[in-house]
Amino acid sequence: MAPSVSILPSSPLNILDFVVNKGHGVKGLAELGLKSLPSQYIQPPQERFETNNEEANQDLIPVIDMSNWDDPKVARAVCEAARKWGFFQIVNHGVASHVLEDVKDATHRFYELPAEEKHKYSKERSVSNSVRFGTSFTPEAENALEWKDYLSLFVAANVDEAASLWPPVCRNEALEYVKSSEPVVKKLMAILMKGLNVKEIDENKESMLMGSKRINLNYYPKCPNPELTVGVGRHSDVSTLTVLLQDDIGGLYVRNTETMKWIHVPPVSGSLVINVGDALQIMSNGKYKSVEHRVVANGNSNRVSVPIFVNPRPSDVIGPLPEVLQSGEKRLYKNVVYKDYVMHFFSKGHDGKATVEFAKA
Ligand SMILES: COc1cc(/C=C/C(=O)SCCNC(=O)CCNC(=O)[C@H](O)C(C)(C)COP(=O)(O)OP(=O)(O)OC[C@H]2O[C@@H](n3cnc4c(N)ncnc43)[C@H](O)[C@@H]2OP(=O)(O)O)ccc1O
Ligand SMILES: O=C(O)CCC(=O)C(=O)O
Ligand SMILES: [Fe+2]
Repeated sequence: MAPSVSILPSSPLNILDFVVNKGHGVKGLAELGLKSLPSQYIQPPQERFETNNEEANQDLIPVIDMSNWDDPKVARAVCEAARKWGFFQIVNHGVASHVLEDVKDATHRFYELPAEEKHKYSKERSVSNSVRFGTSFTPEAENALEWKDYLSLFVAANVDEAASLWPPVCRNEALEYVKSSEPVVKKLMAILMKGLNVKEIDENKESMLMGSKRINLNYYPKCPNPELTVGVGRHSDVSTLTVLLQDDIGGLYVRNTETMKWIHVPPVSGSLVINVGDALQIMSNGKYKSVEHRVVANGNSNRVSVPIFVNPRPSDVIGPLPEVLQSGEKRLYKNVVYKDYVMHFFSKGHDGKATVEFAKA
């Protein structure tokens, strides 16, 4: 339900209060029918999107057909993409298309709830840290806000138990998507580990590679001045792997680390976008790349995306794997407690690839 125009916030303080503290989110702000972007969302020029910074060749991010997981060519393509681009899309991956459609629909349903319903899941009101509705990235620490709302759901070891606290309007669909993507995550990890000469994923490695997960339901409302702001600023994920479902609107861009230009990741029907996160870059001693990416704001359409962040457990100590270092190569990263790494990530605004400096040897 759109709020009445009489509560249109006028001062900078009221905008923050309306969006963050009152839980309307940026979706509530967009629905006020603003003609121009509030100043809090204006990004510095260097963070805005410029088309002359976009790679002309748009076919660069590989799309890999996973029909035959055991094909050595498939394994090679996955490992090569993880080393070179840090990003690839997969098709024929085995997650049913209705599961993907259902979770996108459920995301829209959650955001259509009245603000007071969504606000129940805000940091201040949520009954659990496992469920958090928020806006932007970390509004307390950011110089400029990002044009995005999110619902973040922590997936503990017992998936069904964790989900009991999730909003009923999207619970089953989010759960189904997490469960259905699990075989994909396990098979991708096995391929990537083989590519590092890791023969067996024992209990300790399994915990470090995929011991916890977080699913985010992202909503990017239509924006009055998309050229002045961002949907998500430049960052790399802190996960080991991220499995991202995007709708058909587009707007995700990945850094080409050779040219430093931005490459669009075009929506491909039924596909999942896979990207390497910092935790896997650290464990692989830099062999697999966690690459900077960002999302543009859109002046014409609302957009949703649903990333599953596959993570170590918060208490795990992560560092380069012994198998990677056994040839005597130089260690690029020290061991860090994953929780400390995540807390560092969330203690500041998005700042490109700077987070990984925290773990530099
Ligand atoms: C929002 O835009 C985003 C989000 C992302 C997200 C990427 C990921 O989620 S990658 C995976 C991160 N790893 C985990 O979430 C592991 C599981 N986490 C935990 O178990 C805990 O959060 C913890 C790391 C162990 C810390 O627990 P605790 O000590 O109880 O503290 P918290 O209150 O949970 O959090 C501390 C601090 O971090 C911020 N924060 C934590 N989780 C989130 C989240 N999911 N979304 C946003 N912010 C989060 C939060 O600001 C907390 O600070 P406060 O000052 O608010 O207390 C990628 C890109 C995006 O644009
Ligand atoms: O919405 C997207 O396409 C990507 C979002 C993202 O990068 C993130 O949530 O970490
Ligand atoms: Fe990301």
